[in-house]
Amino acid sequence: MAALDLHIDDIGKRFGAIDVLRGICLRVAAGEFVTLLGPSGCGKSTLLRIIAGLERADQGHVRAGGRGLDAVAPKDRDLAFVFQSYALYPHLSVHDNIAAPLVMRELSSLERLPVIGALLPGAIQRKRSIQERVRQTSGLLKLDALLERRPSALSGGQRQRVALGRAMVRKPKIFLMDEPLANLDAALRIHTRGEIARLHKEMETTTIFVTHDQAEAAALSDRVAVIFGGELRQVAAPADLYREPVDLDVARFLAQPFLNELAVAAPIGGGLMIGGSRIIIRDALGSGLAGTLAFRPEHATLAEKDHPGALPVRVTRIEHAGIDAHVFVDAEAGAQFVARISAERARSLRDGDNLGLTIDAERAWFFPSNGSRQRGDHSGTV
Ligand SMILES: Nc1ncnc2c1ncn2[C@@H]1O[C@H](COP(=O)(O)OP(=O)(O)OP(=O)(O)O)[C@@H](O)[C@H]1O
Repeated sequence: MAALDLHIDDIGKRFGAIDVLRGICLRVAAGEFVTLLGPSGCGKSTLLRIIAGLERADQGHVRAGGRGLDAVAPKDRDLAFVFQSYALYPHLSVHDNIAAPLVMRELSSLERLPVIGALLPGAIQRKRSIQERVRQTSGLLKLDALLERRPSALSGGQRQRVALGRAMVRKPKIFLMDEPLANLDAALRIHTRGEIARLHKEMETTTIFVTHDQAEAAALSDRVAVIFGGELRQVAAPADLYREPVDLDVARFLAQPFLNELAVAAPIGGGLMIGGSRIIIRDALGSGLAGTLAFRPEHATLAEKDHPGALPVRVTRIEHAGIDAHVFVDAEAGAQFVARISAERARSLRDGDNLGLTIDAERAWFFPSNGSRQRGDHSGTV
């Protein structure tokens, strides 16, 4: 299926006095899977609704495959929208729910009638082709065994698959999905996200997916577009976003589930002094600014108390999480950190243990207080 690219140019939107979206520019390649990620209320759904034509932008343009969409009605945009609420027809079977968009588009109101419709020339052929498309779609979504059921007799995951089927059956050029997994329990969410990934691989339809769940975004996307307060802060592949968040908001939002942060004064002589230890973070070199040192729990290590250069800390809590454990520690001057270590290693630790914390300086970031961090090569040790 030919996919379309999507260009979003300088989109702005106000609701009353609130700037909900400001200067959003995003280019999505044909067949790409891009996720809009951000906290509740940041404007993700509004942007998706503008792309769909369900909301009007105050400024900017949307183009798909080179065609300007600003004046095109939603039904003529050749895109399909999947919502968080499945919005299925409760009185129709799974089969008829999936068929509904084709029936509406391809049959006249007379042709839709059960008895007379069957007698009209051309209608039989078109009905057969609709049946075939429903069969293909339900096969792809593994819904064949459920075609006669009503939505009330389906699980949440099955309902969402029917909603996906209804969106897919028209073979849209672009998929828009607004938190389609939000109503599912944790296990089903992971299973259904696998289904979405598989379908995207098979169909290669350009997809814009909205979520506030960063694990979901990372699992599904070619690229993730992070939105905060109506501004697009960063667009990057999941692995790059994890490695190089552009600012503290993005780093915090992507931390799972914790980010270590420490307010620090302006670096002196290429090093940050934390407690009695000097930490050289290349990010901080030459910035001459106060800011925040941030690092992930997996980039902290717990060593012996008198390990050279380590920050003295005391264990306050240990949380086991399967193969790993999060160890919470207090340092001097009220600073608190979390280290992620193997569950095996954590078994030998106890609350109150005195240890030394070391930080992988190559993986730590320094965010100056006045804005985004400056990129540079990380180097140095604690
Ligand atoms: N029709 C509307 N009228 C007034 N304000 C609105 C309208 N639609 C959305 N908003 C406001 O715009 C902001 C962005 O809403 P939007 O639904 O786009 O956020 P979101 O990032 O999708 O949030 P969530 O994850 O909670 O769905 C919110 O402050 C919301 O209250």
